[in-house]
Amino acid sequence: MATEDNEVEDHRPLVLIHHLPSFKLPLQDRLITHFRLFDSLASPEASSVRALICVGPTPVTADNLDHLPSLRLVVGSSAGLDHVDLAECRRRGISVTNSGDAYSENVADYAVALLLDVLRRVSAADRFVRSGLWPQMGEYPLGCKLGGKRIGIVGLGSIGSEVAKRLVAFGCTVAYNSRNKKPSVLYPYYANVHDLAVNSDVLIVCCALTNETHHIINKDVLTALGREGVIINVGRGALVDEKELVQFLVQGEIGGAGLDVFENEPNVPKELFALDNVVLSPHLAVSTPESFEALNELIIANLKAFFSNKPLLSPF
Ligand SMILES: O=CC(=O)O
Repeated sequence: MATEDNEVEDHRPLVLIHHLPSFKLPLQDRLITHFRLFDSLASPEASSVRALICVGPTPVTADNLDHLPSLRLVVGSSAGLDHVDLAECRRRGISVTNSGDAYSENVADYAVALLLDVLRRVSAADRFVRSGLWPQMGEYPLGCKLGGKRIGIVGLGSIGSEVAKRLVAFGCTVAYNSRNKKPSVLYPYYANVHDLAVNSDVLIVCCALTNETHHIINKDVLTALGREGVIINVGRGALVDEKELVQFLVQGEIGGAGLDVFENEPNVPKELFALDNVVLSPHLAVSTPESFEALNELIIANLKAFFSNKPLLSPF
């Protein structure tokens, strides 16, 4: 349709890209074909926009929502949405989506990579060779085999299920804890993480961070896991009581840890830097070009579904 002055009308729906300055949406340019984007809560468009993309860990607060009276959809670009005030969204009738399965295989691969690295000391061995110590010191301390380990998965959602599939293929046994026992899942279920830890060599933490799961890995759980036990965290830093974990690692009361997430990112407790049984990673588990492609397609599909009154693809 042409307007009075003969300009072509723009029918692309308006979408707010809500992001902290340090977080950009991967492949954002591809959205422009489908949507009119703007990125400030202070823009005149804010009062009429109906959908928002929340980039990475950018907070969505009640205060933000006050600027957006027409908002009906928050499209999260992450798996965890602990930075979104979900109760407030629910109260205002705003639907929320997350990254669905877009990241799951990548995060599961990374959890296995961290575990193999902790057990077989790959990063530490690399440092040993690079620092020229091999000719002087000869043998390097042995690591442990992955096959045969008893793996406890904390949170058997789509990421946890992919982790389980991979580790079964490595010859491990798998048990899990989650809010509820999953009727279709055959792995043994433990209703609390302490009992899971007693019966595991390794805990892999991949559940959502909520009020209930904050510090779900605490002193008691670490004690139950024991001196040879390993913690892998690809969920959120605050799922683990980091101060306790550092104490356990420094005092040798736990076998090792592979950590992609921390309580106060990007700050990592300095005590961990000297420990060769700890593998540290800067919150990277989700990030590959392939996962960003999948995320981009999912974001577009969720927005298109919303604007044509169809069911959302990854409701949270
Ligand atoms: O940590 C990343 C995510 O939740 O997607």
